[in-house]
Amino acid sequence: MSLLLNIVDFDPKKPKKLTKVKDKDKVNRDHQNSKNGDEQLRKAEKKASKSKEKPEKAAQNNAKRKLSAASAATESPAPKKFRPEAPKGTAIRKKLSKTDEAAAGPASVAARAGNLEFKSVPAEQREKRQQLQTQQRHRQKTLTPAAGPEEPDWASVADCLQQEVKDVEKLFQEQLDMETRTAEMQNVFSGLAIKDCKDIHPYLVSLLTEKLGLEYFTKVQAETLPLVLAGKDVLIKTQTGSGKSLALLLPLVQQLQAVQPPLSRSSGTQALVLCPTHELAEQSHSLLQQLLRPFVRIVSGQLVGGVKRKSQKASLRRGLNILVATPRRLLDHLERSSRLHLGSGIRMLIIDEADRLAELGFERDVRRIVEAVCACGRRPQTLLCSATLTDGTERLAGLALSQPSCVSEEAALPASVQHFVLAAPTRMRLRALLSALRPALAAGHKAALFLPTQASVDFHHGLLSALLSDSVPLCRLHGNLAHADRIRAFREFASRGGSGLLVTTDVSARGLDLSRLSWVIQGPGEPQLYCHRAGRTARLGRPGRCLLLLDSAEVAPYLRLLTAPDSPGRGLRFAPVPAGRLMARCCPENFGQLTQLVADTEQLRALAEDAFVSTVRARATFAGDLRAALPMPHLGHLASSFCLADPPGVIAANARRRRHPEAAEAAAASAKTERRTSKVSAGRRVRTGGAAVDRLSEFASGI
Ligand SMILES: Nc1ncnc2c1ncn2[C@@H]1O[C@H](COP(=O)(O)OP(=O)(O)OP(=O)(O)O)[C@@H](O)[C@H]1O
Repeated sequence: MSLLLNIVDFDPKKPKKLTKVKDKDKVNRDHQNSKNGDEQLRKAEKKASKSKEKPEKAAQNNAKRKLSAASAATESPAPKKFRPEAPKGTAIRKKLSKTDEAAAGPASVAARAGNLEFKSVPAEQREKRQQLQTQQRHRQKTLTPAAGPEEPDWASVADCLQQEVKDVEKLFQEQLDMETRTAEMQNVFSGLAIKDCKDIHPYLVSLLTEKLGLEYFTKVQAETLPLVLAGKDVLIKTQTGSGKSLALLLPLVQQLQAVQPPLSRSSGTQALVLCPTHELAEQSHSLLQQLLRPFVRIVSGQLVGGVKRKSQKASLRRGLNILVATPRRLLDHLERSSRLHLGSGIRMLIIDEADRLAELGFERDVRRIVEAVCACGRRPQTLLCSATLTDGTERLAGLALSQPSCVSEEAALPASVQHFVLAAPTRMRLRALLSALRPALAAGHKAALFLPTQASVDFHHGLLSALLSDSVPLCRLHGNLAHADRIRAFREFASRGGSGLLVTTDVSARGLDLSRLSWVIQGPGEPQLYCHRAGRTARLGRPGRCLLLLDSAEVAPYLRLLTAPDSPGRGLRFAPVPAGRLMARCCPENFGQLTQLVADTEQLRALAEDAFVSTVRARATFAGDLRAALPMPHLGHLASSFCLADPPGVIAANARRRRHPEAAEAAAASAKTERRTSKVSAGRRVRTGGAAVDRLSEFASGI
């Protein structure tokens, strides 16, 4: 309604106003969407509590309904179904025989129908429509939507979908030849040999070539280095795994080691590196420490959450020349610690994974940090890097960069990632997952499984630990773990050479370099996220594989969205993995056994219930096109995908009881009172009539 009013008031000279209103409406809609998950759960819960309360009553009601239906059938004829009256023209069209139509031609049919203000569809059009319908039916059967005139890119995806993966075993057992994909590697590397680089200190050259074993700069490194050394602000937007971290940190170290008089602890903080997560800060800091090895007087340190402030204050007191920090903890120190002054001499500011910083809501924090850094009137040289260019990235770039040079690449993902789609009904999702994981891990691959929520990670980690053999190391990583556990899991998995599985949320989706990861398994999500997760494999032109788990009904709409011309996944090609064959061969457990396992293990059941509830909530936050492509699945089927046999309402109530035991008790008590009062009111309704009932319900609602 508000939108309607605003459109009526719309002044063409003020187009912005309308957009704003629309945006506001969209925000409201999205807000509403996010509520929907809870609402659906609540409804399911209510339904479950009703059926749980009165199973006998429900049975009685059913019997009554059956009885009354039977008696109605004998007593009176069933009421006729409502059929809208056909317009007069339809009857006339029916009367026209096909031969008449053919003889008279479409024009005469239209003319005759025109008298009745009713237009007939020309025969050619009808034929076309029929053809389209048969095509559509065929497409649905073969999972290969053909190219429509409005979706030209879809054709390439369809081609690829037709080439079914014939040999399932080969798909997983084939060892990825990591070192010999030189063609793809040449796409990533520049022709600039590190040993020939005259722009960096000889110590750095020998460190990179001898200690780290690098030979050539990647393209992004070769392009960024001269720009930074010339003192320019730089915006880097290149595909995942192209060596951005070194492109940012190498020129930083080169600049700082050249400062005269040489820097030492007492010189104070000279550079800031902002990262969105603990793991990224850890990764950047460890690369920085390697680069600083020849320059022992330059000292770096980390300021991230989850670590005691006291120890961080102590190192600040001793003096840190380079700070690698997450925005909130840095601000915390700026506000509370007298030891940290950014205004006095920050020479360089690096903003890593800017899109993720914006997404996590750090935009305001970064703004405050930039203001604090510029407080002395001197802008630091700033480098900003992001794998994708979102609105948030652009805002941050506008805020922090001044006349930046751009180093950018079109594609978000390297061409060396192969994309597969495994379509299975939602309730079989877990079996499909197991049957994909088993052969991959058995063949010695390293895989990462991305899940939408922390609770889902906990559940899958628990279940897979029980089901997969002990020889496969499993790691779990999400934002709700203690800092030390997060870093331990990250280090352990990142440095693993052989087979292993990381079960994680999107906390690991950006920037993390999980060495030699050959499989990424994920469910549907924002197209951008798909690319970030897939980008954890196929680093530096090496081959990698990404498996997308979808419900059969989601395949066509989701792939259409993912590969749309304006999506970061445009042009991606997907090959389907035959789910039935894979499950038959690689998942000996049937659904009943899995459900039994979860039902018998109390801890696992609790994790499954929490995972189900959190997943419903996560799905409810999908907005816009994503929501249209991926409507909420059947809640019962979704519960089955967590091996839960209870109705969704019962699961939701159990999860709520565990989370808020006191609130659940209070709710149960109030429900009891409500039931009692409604019983009373029902009794009184008969005896006392409407007014008394109203008073009673008023009184009841007051309770
Ligand atoms: N010149 C080089 N030669 C060989 N290996 C390199 C070179 N530069 C970086 N690497 C290695 O390439 C891998 C990927 O680098 P990095 O993590 O910096 O990529 P990225 O572009 O930051 O990825 P993302 O987009 O995911 O953040 C790392 O293992 C890194 O050690």
